[in-house]
Amino acid sequence: MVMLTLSDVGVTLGRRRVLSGIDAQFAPGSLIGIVGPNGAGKSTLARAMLALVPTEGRIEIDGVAPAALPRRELAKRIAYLPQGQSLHWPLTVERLVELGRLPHLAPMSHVAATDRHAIERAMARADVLDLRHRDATELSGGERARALLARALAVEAPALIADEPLASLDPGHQIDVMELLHAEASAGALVIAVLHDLTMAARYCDRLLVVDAGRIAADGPPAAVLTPALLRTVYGVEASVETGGVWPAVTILGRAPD
Ligand SMILES: Nc1ncnc2c1ncn2[C@@H]1O[C@H](COP(=O)(O)OP(=O)(O)OP(=O)(O)O)[C@@H](O)[C@H]1O
Repeated sequence: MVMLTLSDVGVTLGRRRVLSGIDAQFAPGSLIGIVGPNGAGKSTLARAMLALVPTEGRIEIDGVAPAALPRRELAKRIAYLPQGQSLHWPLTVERLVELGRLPHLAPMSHVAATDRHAIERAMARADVLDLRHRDATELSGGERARALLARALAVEAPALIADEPLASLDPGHQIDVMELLHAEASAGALVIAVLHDLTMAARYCDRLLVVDAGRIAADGPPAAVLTPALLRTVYGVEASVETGGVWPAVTILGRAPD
């Protein structure tokens, strides 16, 4: 179980103020979507929680600053699926997924039966078992995305931060991945996903954090957060939001007039 707390977090990259005044607490057992326009600071927020960018304010994972944890310990606690990762050297999908077990392995040691089990389970859940012997650099965009998700799942960490896990996926695999993330959360994990698809976000997330221009513009259940007024302000679009169904259905109608 992992509890993440951010208090007045700010990030400056180069000369650019990317995030300011971020306050949020993330509890285990929930699927949280981070949404917002391009350049809003969503990936930076994800990276801040993993101590991958210098931050101001306070971030705590179970009361400890992530930057104070040894890298391997942090990697065991929070699995990370980075945005649009490319692969630079040839290796099979199975070997790629095996890399997810690195935080658990002592130096120079080999994968044990528990690691093997985690690798098989992760490949099955991300639907890449039939790709296991393929060179990961030769996969299609969607196949590669699923292989990288399998690597993150193989960590079997109590928390997962996935940055745009639906990018490149066909509609069927998008549903599979959202159901998988939801199942992880239902089983007690803390799952945070950066998403652009508001319908998927509304359908599967317990809570949405809307980031706009480096600040939190809204934070709450999808039905409360995804209003036409917010979508106009944050995204500059006109939208209809049907709230009569099981989940709010967002239809983007067009650009809002200036
Ligand atoms: N290393 C850097 N130096 C300076 N500015 C940066 C750096 N990395 C990111 N930025 C800027 O920070 C802002 C937030 O970037 P970030 O990647 O967090 O946005 P995002 O919300 O994830 O966007 P997208 O939806 O396009 O992926 C952007 O304006 C980006 O140009």
